[in-house]
Amino acid sequence: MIIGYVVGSATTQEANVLLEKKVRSGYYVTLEYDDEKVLGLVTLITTGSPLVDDSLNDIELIQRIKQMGNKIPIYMKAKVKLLCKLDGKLSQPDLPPVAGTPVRLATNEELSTIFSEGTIRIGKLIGSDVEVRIRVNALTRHLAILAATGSGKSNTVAVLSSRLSEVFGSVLIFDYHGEYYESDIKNLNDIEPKINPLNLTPDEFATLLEIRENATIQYRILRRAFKSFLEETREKLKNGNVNYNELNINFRNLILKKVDEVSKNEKRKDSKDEVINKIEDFLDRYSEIIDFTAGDVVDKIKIGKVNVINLSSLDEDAIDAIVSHYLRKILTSRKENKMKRKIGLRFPVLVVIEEAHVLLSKDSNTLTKHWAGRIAREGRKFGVGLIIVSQRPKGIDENILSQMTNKIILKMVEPSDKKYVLETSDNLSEDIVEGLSALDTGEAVIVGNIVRMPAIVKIDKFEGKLAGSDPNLIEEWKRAKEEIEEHSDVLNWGE
Ligand SMILES: Nc1ncnc2c1ncn2[C@@H]1O[C@H](COP(=O)(O)OP(=O)(O)OP(=O)(O)O)[C@@H](O)[C@H]1O
Repeated sequence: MIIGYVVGSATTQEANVLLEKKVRSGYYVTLEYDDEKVLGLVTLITTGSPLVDDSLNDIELIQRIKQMGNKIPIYMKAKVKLLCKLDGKLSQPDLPPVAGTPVRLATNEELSTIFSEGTIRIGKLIGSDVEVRIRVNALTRHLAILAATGSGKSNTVAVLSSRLSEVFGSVLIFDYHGEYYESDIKNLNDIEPKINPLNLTPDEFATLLEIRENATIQYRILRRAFKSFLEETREKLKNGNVNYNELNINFRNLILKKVDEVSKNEKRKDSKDEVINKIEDFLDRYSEIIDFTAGDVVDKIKIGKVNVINLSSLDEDAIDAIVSHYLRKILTSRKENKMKRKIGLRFPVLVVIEEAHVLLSKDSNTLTKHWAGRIAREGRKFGVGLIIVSQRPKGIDENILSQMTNKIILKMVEPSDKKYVLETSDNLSEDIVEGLSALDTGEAVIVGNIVRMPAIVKIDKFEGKLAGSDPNLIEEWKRAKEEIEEHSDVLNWGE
């Protein structure tokens, strides 16, 4: 169906089309010229009038035209980004279309050959029934899921991770807000956030305690105490002089005794006291995550599962320590397996890091940022892919964001976020980024190697409960009212 004709000047990248049919940005069109078929993407729709243009300043003129019952002539134009020739190789157009070239909506067959060739379905092209399937192998070049709050990031994570698990993929979600834990995600494997101190580095332990490297004396005391504790404990375990449950019970006293020993000659008594306070405070708050009986964190990750660690009860520092610990162990273990097939983590893993603007912040040196940076650079060779999720892309470290070859960008309005995303992507163009504000909930631009061409997609709705979904207030009030009335003799709710 012809929707319009090319007008004015055009390039091999872009053309302007005078429309005779209504279309919306995000639709795909086909232009046939010079014996070629070229696929285009509508990126912007504008309207205007040859009679009533911007130069008109006399409101009475319009009123008189309207009173005479004459329709004001208007036109609608589309800016079309020329994507590729429909020649199988998807090569760039050699020549621009000339004025008068007819433009029609791309057919489902034309679109399916480009967008439906991947491994797992993620949704459908906007305004069409053409399903979009992404190429899973390209996820080792990492993925960023970016959007303003409430635009559909969690829904996308849930759909993507469920479907990856159905092709035996292994996904590990660091569930910052407890949205995926105990959700209806298929093949769910809930993992308790437990850490075995025997597997921790001194840096990770210091981070757990919120002792920063720039607190040099505290940091030195803690490192020495923790290293001495590890050496002594390993010796005792080897000789059978202690067991793991005793360590769980006595850890506080053992580590405080070590702090005492290593800080005997410290002049700064206040530093030692600060270290003791931090250990006491941490163990008061989080003793449940310390567990000497817990095995290696990597052993908890299952193949063909959506592995979810619920971090919602922890604060940022504890989350940073746990996430970085997992990232370090996963990368190291995959390297071991690459070197000697029989040991280490025997399958690739895709790791979802939510709140990436916090854990991978450009303004702070979290341990997670260090290890995520390592995986962003080295992970591809070892089958470790990052999927970072954020509603504040401008807060993400640019070295990491620029390594996210693939992007799923849902509605984004904030100009500085859009600018930052454009600057850190070499496969996004200004006109596509400009169109992000016009996306509805669940609609996304997908770019990178996971698709053959930029895809404007309505992501499938996750069928099932997610803890983070917007609550249905009316339903919840109705249910609560019924419960109160039912139990009014027993419960005095709502008084
Ligand atoms: N593809 C979709 N189709 C239909 N509804 C959707 C889609 N994606 C999200 N929604 C709905 O929009 C609401 C917000 O979705 P979601 O929680 O995924 O957004 P979010 O970006 O993760 O929000 P937040 O930043 O608050 O975590 C939910 O009610 C969800 O059901």
